Amino acid sequence: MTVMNSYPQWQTLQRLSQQLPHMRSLFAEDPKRAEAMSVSAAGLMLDYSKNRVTTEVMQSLLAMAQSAGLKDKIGAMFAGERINTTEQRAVLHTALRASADSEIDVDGQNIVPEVQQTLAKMEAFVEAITSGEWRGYTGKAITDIVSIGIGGSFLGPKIATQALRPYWSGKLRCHFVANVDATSLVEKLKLVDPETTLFLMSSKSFGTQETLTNTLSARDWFLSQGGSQQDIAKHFAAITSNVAKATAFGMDEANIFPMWDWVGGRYSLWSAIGLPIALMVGMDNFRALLQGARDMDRHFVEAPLAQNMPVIMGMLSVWYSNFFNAQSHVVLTYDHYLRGLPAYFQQLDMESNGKSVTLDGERVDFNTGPVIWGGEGTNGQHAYHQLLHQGTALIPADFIMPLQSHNPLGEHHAQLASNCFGQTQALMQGRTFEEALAELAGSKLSDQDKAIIARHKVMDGNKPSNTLLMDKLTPQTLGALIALYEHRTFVQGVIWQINSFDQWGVELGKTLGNDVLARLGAAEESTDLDGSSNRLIRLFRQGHL
Ligand SMILES: O=P(O)(O)OC[C@H]1O[C@](O)(CO)[C@@H](O)[C@@H]1O
Repeated sequence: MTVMNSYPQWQTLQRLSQQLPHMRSLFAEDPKRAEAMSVSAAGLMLDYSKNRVTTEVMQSLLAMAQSAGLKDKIGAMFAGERINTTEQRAVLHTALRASADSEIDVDGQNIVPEVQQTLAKMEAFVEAITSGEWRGYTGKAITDIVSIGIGGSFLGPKIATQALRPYWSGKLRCHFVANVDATSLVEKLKLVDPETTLFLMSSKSFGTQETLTNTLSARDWFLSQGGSQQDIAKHFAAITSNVAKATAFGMDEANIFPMWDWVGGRYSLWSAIGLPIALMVGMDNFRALLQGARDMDRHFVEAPLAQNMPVIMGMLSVWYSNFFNAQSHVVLTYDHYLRGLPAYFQQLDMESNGKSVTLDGERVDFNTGPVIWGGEGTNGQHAYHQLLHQGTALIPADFIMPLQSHNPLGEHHAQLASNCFGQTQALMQGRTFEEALAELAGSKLSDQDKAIIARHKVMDGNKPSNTLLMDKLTPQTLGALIALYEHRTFVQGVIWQINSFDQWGVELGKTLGNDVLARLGAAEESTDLDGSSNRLIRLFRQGHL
């Protein structure tokens, strides 16, 4: 028996999924549907009424969450149990934003004081850099940060910094480098002055190829521009759990910020990995970001399942993945500052739930994590929304929008909102054949042609969407929003009984990549790999086609 059909609610949900009326009817039957199917938490409001659910469906989905022991599993994560079983690690990104007086033990030791000390160290560092007290090797204040990292050590800080643009102190510029493609680094180095630049190397392991190569090249550049070996300490700092490697590199131990094995990379922006954010928006705003996440944590732990925003969103995703075979989920942000969020949620969810075996090592025979993608509204409306409306794939959507703009200008925000709400409405109600035909009433087409065109204009509707609103995008609401998606990811992992916190899938690619690297520069040509790989390596060595 598979995990999914061992739940007592499986049969009921199967049956309900096949008997659901169109959402148009559900709305017509119940004028208060939107009120009943909305929840608020941590400054966010979720309207999930435009989903293919009835009260009975929601009750069964929540009962399934109960059967999976979700409440206990939430408790286990927050308490620091080693729920990342394949790496024997606790999963405690929530400890990074816990209140200073909490006690969370790992191996018998309360980790909260260390978290707080790191925040204090970050605060002193941010103050020294932004006040100009910290001086470069020629005595000038720092003007530019080049943050080097990849994956979880890159995307969170980048996206959050971008999202919090209205809160930048204006004292620094921040540039992010991730890709090992030299172009990424070289183009950034063209923008900065070695005398006034601080390189922040973010790598939990201090061993990730891209980050190491970029940092070594940045150091070579620094040394070639007039800096000396002794000056490195003034221009390079690191966030890592591997202090020995960072000091061997030339960094001053005082400028090394700790990371812990109980923080997964894609969950790490709340740690010192978030230093670029703190440098750009100041420590008060960084703490407000933590506060927003903490508010969502409290809601996740305390709210009953039926009122629990991450639980509802997680269970809706399970509903579409496992009962409607949805393979994809789209995140649409109607706020230019949040344009990077879909990519961040993509990393968060796909690296977490892109798994094919259960915790017991059994192969799954049901869908796990869907493909997460998306972009900013309204741009997508003139591109991929066509497929959302009339394509053959069922793609549940999340629409995210602040009610107030940071840049109120004429009618812009009202137009943005009208597009956001109008899209959810169109997805839900669609357009019937009769409606399409009626629209063509005044045209000169023959009745036969009208019928053909009308068929092209039919939109089935009944396409699910969530709408997430907040008053305004602030550090606090951003923190709550990111924590919401972290917990939504966790909820799905619990139902599917997979480990959402390892990422073995990326390892083989890394190993083979290293093997290929050796072959690209080897004296002898490779002949022992598959034909395609041998040929690609030969072409690279040749340098032309
Ligand atoms: O912080 P590190 O150790 O450089 O790792 C970077 C990223 O590489 C991964 O291990 C795998 O790609 C991510 O999980 C992680 O965020």
